[in-house]
This record gives sequence, structure tokens and C-alpha cells, in this order.
Amino acid sequence: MDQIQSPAVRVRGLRKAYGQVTAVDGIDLDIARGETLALLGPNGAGKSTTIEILEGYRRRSSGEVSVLGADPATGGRAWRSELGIVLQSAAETGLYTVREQLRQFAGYYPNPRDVDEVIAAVGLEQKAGTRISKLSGGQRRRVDVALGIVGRPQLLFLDEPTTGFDPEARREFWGLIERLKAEGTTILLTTHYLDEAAQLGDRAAVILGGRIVAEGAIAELGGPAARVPIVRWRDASGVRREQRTERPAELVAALAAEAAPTTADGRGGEPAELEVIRPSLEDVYLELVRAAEASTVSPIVAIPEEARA
Ligand SMILES: Nc1ncnc2c1ncn2[C@@H]1O[C@H](COP(=O)(O)OP(=O)(O)OP(=O)(O)O)[C@@H](O)[C@H]1O
Repeated sequence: MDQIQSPAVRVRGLRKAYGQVTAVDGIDLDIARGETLALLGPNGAGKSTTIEILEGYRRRSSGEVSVLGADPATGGRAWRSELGIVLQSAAETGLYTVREQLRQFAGYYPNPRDVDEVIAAVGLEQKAGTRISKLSGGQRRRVDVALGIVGRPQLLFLDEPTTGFDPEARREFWGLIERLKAEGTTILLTTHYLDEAAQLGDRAAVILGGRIVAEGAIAELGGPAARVPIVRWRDASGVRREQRTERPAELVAALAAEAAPTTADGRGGEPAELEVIRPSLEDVYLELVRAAEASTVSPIVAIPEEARA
């Protein structure tokens, strides 16, 4: 297969069981070269297990997986050097300084980025000479991110990269990821911050109980019905009302006309507590998860292979 044309990641029928627990239950997934995919899902959904299999850190029970043209289970050193990995767990805490640790890491790669540029990119210039064990949790997380990108990876795995970041650091991190995207880096991101997924992702896949329950462009996830604006207000009798409509301005005008005039010139009144909401990715995600959980009848347990169709 032509490596340039093939997707960066191709997964078919991926399964992983830990004893009786099926953590990943038949996932199909493609990530195009240069694309950022946000893998979303509640705690325990199977995101980390999937990512660890793609990184070659965990064996799959069954299914086909190709990452940058190779099977991660047998990927060699050259293949690994094309990957950047920011694991969910916290950074190295050894005796090295930030710069020393990064220099050491950079030495493992054939074409690394400049270490000081990477330190600046993650906003750790003031801490470059400080031992990692003396950094705060959020600063250590920035070291993790720096270690993930120093090798100039083609494919970057970011497993909850901004956990522990302050809001300013998160915005700076988003800027860094936008630059990596512009350079053509393929990214697989997991995050529980849906604004982060909306900001950085081109597409999202929602995983629940080890299965993908929705997938698509960020702006289209959940389908058009999930994006219809919601108008909320409190009516004259004090009852909270809510209506979904494609024409929110019309509804608001009608509500204003109906409301008792509140001004001396007799103009329409202000409907109490009026708001117009366009469902965010978070609203759409929560709705998808609720709907999928409501329709799930079977517990997530391993089914023997021979019992499967
Ligand atoms: N080493 C393991 N041994 C046994 N079960 C495991 C192991 N790792 C994960 N699991 C189980 O597999 C399921 C999926 O876990 P996983 O870590 O992939 O979820 P996740 O979506 O990454 O969750 P989170 O958002 O909390 O990181 C969970 O039920 C978890 O308890």
C-alpha cells in the first residue's frame, strides 16, 4: 500500500479484553494524514486502551491495526521515532533538569526539534534549568508535552494533555497544537474538555463501553437535529419554558410581543430570563452519551469468540 496515500491510522474490528472485561469491543477508525481526531468518551470507555494499542504499548485481543503503515505490535525503532506520545500519567520526576531531560530525549530521534525552541513553545523558559522533581503538577505536564513533540513526530498522541494546566497555559497549548497542525502533524487527542476538542479537532469519535457510538466532523457530530438552537424563558405564570427552533429570532420576537409592556411608551416587554442557546459540542456529546447509555441493555463483559456471529 502506498504509505503517502494511506491513512495515518487504520483500525478495523479492534477488540481488547482484560479477563472478563471487554475494554474495546470492535472499533473501526481511520485518521487521515494531517488530521486531528478527538477521541471522546466517559471514564472507562476504552480511550486509553485504544491509544496504547496504537502506540504499541498494549497487545490487542483481535482486529487489524495499521499506524503509519506498520502494525504497532511489531513496529521497530524507526517506526517508533515517527511517533510522539504524551501519556496520561505524570512526567518523569528524576533528578534531571527540564533541558537535560529534553536533550536526552531529543538524542533518541533522527531529526529532533531544537530543545530550547521546544522549551519556549511550552512556556518553560524560566524553568529550563530546574529539576523536574521541583516543578508544579501543571509544569510537569508541560514537560510531558515537550517530550512528546521534541522528536518532530508525524503522528502525535495526546492523552488528556492539558489536565492540570491553568487556563492561560491551556490557551498557549492550543496555539502550540495549531502550529503543529499547520506543519502537517497528525494528532489523536483524548480530552474531557469539550471546548478543547472543539477548538483543536477536525473530527471527533465518541466511544462508550468500548464501542464508537458517533463519529464525524466536529461541527456535524450528532447530526443536524442535535444543533438546532434552544430558546429558554420563564412565562407569565413563572414556569420555565424551552423550545428548539430553527428560527429563534422569530420566536423571540413573538415572545416579546406577547410579554406585558414594561415601558411607558408601550413597547413589548422582556420575556423573563430569556436566552438563546446553540448547543455546544459539550451539549451534543452529553446528549449522545445519554442516548447511548439509555439504549445499552447488556453489561460490558467478554463474550467468548466462538459465541460471536
Ligand atoms: N490493565 C488493565 N487491567 C484490567 N482492566 C483494565 C486495565 N486497563 C483498563 N482496564 C479496564 O478497561 C476499561 C477501559 O479503560 P480505559 O483506561 O481504556 O478507559 P478510558 O476511556 O481511557 O478512561 P479515562 O477517561 O478514565 O482515562 C475500564 O473498564 C478499565 O477498568
